[in-house]
Amino acid sequence: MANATDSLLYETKDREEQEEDQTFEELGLDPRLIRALTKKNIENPTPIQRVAIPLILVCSHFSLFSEGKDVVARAKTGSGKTFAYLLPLLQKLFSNSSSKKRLAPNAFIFVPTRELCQQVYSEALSLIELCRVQMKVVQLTSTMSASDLRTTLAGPPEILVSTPACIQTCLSKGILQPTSVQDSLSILVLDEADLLLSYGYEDDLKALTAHVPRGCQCLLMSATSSADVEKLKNLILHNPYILTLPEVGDVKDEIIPKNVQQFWISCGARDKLVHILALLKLELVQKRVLIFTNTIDMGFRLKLFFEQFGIKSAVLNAELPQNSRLHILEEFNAGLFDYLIATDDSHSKEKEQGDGDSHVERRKGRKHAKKKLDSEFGVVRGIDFKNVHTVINFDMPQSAAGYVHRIGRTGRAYKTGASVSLVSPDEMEIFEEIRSILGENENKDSNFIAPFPLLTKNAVESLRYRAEDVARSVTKIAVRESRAQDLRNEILNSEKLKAHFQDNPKDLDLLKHDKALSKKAPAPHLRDVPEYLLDPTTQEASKIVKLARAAMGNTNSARRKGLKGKLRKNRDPLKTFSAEAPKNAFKGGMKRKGKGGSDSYKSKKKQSV
Ligand SMILES: Nc1ncnc2c1ncn2[C@@H]1O[C@H](COP(=O)(O)OP(=O)(O)OP(=O)(O)O)[C@@H](O)[C@H]1O
Repeated sequence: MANATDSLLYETKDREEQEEDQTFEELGLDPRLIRALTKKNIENPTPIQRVAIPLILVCSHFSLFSEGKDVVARAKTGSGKTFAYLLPLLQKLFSNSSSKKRLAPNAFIFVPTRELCQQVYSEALSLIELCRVQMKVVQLTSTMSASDLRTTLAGPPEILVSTPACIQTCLSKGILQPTSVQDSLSILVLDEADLLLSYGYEDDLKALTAHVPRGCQCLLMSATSSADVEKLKNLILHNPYILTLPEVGDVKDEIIPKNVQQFWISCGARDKLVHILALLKLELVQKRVLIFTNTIDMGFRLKLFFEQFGIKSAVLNAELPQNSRLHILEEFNAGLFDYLIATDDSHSKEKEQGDGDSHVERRKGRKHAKKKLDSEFGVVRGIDFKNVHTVINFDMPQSAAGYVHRIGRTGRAYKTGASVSLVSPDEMEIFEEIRSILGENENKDSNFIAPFPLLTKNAVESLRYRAEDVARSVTKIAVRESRAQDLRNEILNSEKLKAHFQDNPKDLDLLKHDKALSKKAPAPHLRDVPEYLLDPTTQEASKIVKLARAAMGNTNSARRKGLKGKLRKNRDPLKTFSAEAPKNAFKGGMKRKGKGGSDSYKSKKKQSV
């Protein structure tokens, strides 16, 4: 059990503006890291970074055996938690002057999935390269053989990014000696901590705990404050500082950034195809678009359906080989295609393995699973999809947490974003549950998910005939065949990718993931929507969305150039078109409310009992 023994309240209200302009220099960051950030066009720290970086740096100076070095940081999705721990971690290692020969890494960063492993590894590697320091970061994956693991850990590297299971393998196979870990480890990060236990790493983490030296600084980063986070905190951390950023309540505990506008459309399950077609084809949502489905088959059905209308998209799911998945993410992030259809990790497993077990059970039972879906795959949680403006829930997620994590893929780093959920009568119950759980949050606004204002009934009806005709041609057999074909393509791609990436790690153009899968070539007349099918209201709405896209920029540089939220709000059709849009949509972001309010920065030092 933990009791609060100390509390630091950060003066906020009158310092809001000033703090938004705070620089990394003022946080005491090493000039090499600041230069590296500048090269990445990152100039001002986000709120979690403003608080966490100096705290982690100060705490790391506490004497070897004293408690109070550890930090728990909770902040909403997309708020910059990775740099919040990576920057002080690197700074700490830069100044590590010990000449003692090491036999294990100085820092472990644990993440729940391989995608996250790759993401964090790339961020760390790029910072190290830009800083031009002699430092090695490596990542481990569960597919590595013992000899690969041994080679990767030779040196040893300073930083290791991995899932907890891989470290446990290294310890149990004698690739890493527990005594070496005890001698070398000075910083341990548990990233996406809320997921580490649900992905089944409890035993691995428990086994590791015994080898974490007392002098090691442990950092726990999370978007939530669930029971799992509490358990993990008690398992590994000692008397940590708890940083809770504004807007992270104890909801139900996951909060959507306020710079994301949320909408919904009520429609029958069979009408979802015509609705999504209207949204994309009539350009009523801004690109780039991430579309979520609950099953892999539905993902392929959508892709085949889109193809007939000349809409290129790629699918991302747990069935694809790891190299392909990483490459699809990279291509999407590089802007090579605009529509990505993702099938959630949990749903693909639940529905397609035919049980509702936890990740833990699935991980244990994975050898017996008929379909080998990758248990370390996580398409939603923590993945940094770049510049996604719109998230569409083609199928509704099964929980409020799932909803928050999906929506959190837009509005990252305080950019603007929007979400549109297509809700069928069968999904009304979960939709209402999501609304009531999240609506209880601080704004108490039950209409914070507003009806989508830009799609008229006429617009939907004008496309109905074509949509239904094409939908009929996307049969179950067609879906099954294209799924098998895509898998074959991707396995081939994957082999090519492996070899190719060894020689050209930065080359993104080798393979395309948005290739057509249908056997039937799209009919030319379906590519464009003829004028006579468009009603004037829809044309007007589509024009405004295009204008807004051009005007908003939706970039941080626009922010820095003084395009404040208020100004952008006036230009955003989704905010001017509808009287039902959320009131606070642009107030959030980097701002904080006054001291003493629920939004105050609180840093509470907690004591483990
Ligand atoms: N100070 C900053 N200024 C501008 N962009 C930033 C800054 N810090 C981080 N970013 C960018 O913000 C995006 C989100 O960061 P990050 O992935 O660390 O968020 P997160 O809080 O870990 O989200 P999640 O909880 O979903 O994992 C990344 O693209 C990152 O490069």
